[in-house]
Amino acid sequence: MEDMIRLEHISKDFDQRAVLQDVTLSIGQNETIALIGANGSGKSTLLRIICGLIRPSSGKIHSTLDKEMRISYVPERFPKIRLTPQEYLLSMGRIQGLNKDFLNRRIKELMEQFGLTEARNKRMNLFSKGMLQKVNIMQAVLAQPDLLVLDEPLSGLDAASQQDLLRLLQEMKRQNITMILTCHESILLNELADRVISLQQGRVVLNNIQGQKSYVIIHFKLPHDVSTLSMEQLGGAEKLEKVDGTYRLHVESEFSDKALLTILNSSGSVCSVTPAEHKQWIASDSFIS
Ligand SMILES: Nc1ncnc2c1ncn2[C@@H]1O[C@H](COP(=O)(O)OP(=O)(O)OP(=O)(O)O)[C@@H](O)[C@H]1O
Repeated sequence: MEDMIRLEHISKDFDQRAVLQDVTLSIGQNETIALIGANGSGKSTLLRIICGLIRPSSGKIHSTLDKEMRISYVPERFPKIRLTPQEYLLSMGRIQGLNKDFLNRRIKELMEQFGLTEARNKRMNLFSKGMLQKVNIMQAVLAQPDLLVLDEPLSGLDAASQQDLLRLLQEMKRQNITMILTCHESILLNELADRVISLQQGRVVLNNIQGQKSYVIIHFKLPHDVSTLSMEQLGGAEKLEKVDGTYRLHVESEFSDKALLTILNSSGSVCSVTPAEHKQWIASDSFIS
């Protein structure tokens, strides 16, 4: 897969506090990347740097496209404005310099695809969170972006709306839109992402291609006993050891994102994620349960 954009040694300080540290990664053409990490680990900051909304303190971003890259951003929050989606999308399209005839056709097509045709002339201050999130994504794909950047696209939505949005994002993936998104939901990791990148205190601790057979050791700390974690949530874990009050979880890479989410959602902190040879532990002992 060819790289579309490459970030090299990106760091960002806010008020002399390092929020991102030496982040190097690339995004391939047509790839979908999920960025995970605890609250405050720097995910949104990284997305905003990729979109050009803020500048890194150091490091470089290279585009490999031979034209100017069209990057669209879907922010986490979408305000409840009094416009109808039709009015809003028309004005967003005009701001983007899109032709009126193209825009009318495209809005009609998107309304059908997103199931909002009946609501197109209703005021958005009466919309549910799921409906608002659909309009939020529609504004970003009015003109086909090269890269779609989404900050927590399923956050605050009920299970049915999450499934609905997942289906739409899968449809965009089928249309070969390259995506990078932040998330706390395992359905996006399991059913959308090609690759999971995990940030811990502003550093990349895991850069993992989904479905590739390899193994990692996650070294982590918990503020409470590990028995409070459900082993089902740590699915794919092969061995868990306790070493000097910290834990080492041996897990197949395919399941490591789920294990990392479980640890982070349990207020744990990840010290390191290192690649491992399966043979390194398969013959040996303990599993704490
Ligand atoms: N403009 C800013 N000025 C100062 N500090 C900032 C600014 N933007 C972000 N930060 C700080 O940078 C850190 C990382 O924030 P960021 O929003 O990138 O984290 P995050 O991983 O997206 O968190 P969450 O999952 O809660 O959205 C936080 O401590 C935040 O307070």
